[in-house]
Amino acid sequence: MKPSIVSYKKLPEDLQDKLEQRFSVTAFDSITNENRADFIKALAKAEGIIGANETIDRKLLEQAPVLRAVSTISAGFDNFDVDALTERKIPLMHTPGALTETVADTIMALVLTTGRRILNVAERVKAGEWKGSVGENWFGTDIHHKTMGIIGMGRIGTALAQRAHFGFGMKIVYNTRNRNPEAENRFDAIHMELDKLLSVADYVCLILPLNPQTRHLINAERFALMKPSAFFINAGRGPVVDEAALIEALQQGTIAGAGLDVFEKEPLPKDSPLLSMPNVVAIPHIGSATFEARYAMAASAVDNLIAAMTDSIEGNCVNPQVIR
Ligand SMILES: NC(=O)C1=CN([C@@H]2O[C@H](COP(=O)(O)OP(=O)(O)OC[C@H]3O[C@@H](n4cnc5c(N)ncnc54)[C@H](OP(=O)(O)O)[C@@H]3O)[C@@H](O)[C@H]2O)C=CC1
Ligand SMILES: O=CC(=O)O
Repeated sequence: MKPSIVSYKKLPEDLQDKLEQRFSVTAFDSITNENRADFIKALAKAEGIIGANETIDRKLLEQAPVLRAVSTISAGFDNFDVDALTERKIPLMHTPGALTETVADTIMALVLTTGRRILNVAERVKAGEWKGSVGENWFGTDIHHKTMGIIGMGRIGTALAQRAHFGFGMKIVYNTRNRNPEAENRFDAIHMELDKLLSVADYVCLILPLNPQTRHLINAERFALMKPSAFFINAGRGPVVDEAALIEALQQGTIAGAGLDVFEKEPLPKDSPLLSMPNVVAIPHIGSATFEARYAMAASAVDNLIAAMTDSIEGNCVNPQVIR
């Protein structure tokens, strides 16, 4: 008999077929209030699960007594109780390699759009405000040869540094807990304490995971360290930033603008002050949202699940200590 698995995000047809050849699959396009009870019921006999965007906590995992593999279609895994999985020796698989370059493109787009005010001036053109040669109130800020501060020089941070350094001649400074010799060799990147980085960078780009150490890492005191001419970009996770402090920093002119792919609450509430600020570019968590990257992520997650279910994991495991 084929092992039972539950998929809780719609997969491309060929990948769904690949799973069905090996497993008995209970598939949900997504989890909604209407089908949540069915999802939980299906967990009772699930040996594997694959999906995205759901909080998989200890309580939910208790509904899955025979679970032995979990595969998320994402790089981030802050929505999982990793300790609860590790205690039960269940590997958690993720898809970092499939989206790195695409997310770096997105961050570079946020840098360009905020610095050059692309969205704001395009909206003004549409509103019929372009009536002659443009004056200073249409001007933006240079990107090339400025200083980019990267908080989180991991896979995505490195791909971003490559674009900024070689494409735009930017000076790269970065913060991580451990130094990154590859970044230092390839991009002449300079490792800095976080507070120092915030005080020197023209574009502060945050691409950190969310965990207890990073939650609200960037707060009012830290925004106060930034230059009033500097821009803040976040594509890591919303709660790494104290969003109320960010809003205040933007309202007070403590910083020049922000480009945001992630928020403390997603979708961003309609009444968020961020939505009415001309110097803010807010996009709907689309870091990896291209046809190519989303397919590659789904394909990687399917392969990851098969590897975990067949005791043949070679990489992409968040808690490798559980591998037999
Ligand atoms: N917006 C989007 O669509 C996407 C967002 N993401 C987010 O981006 C995150 C990063 O992805 P990726 O680059 O692949 O991950 P990596 O694990 O490759 O990189 C994470 C980096 O963060 C650093 N880091 C971790 N904790 C701290 C800390 N407390 N202080 C300073 N630096 C720290 C790590 O270095 P060190 O350990 O030395 O500190 C490492 O350089 C994901 O976890 C996810 O949350 C990912 C994909 C898409
Ligand atoms: O935010 C997206 C991810 O893959 O992580």
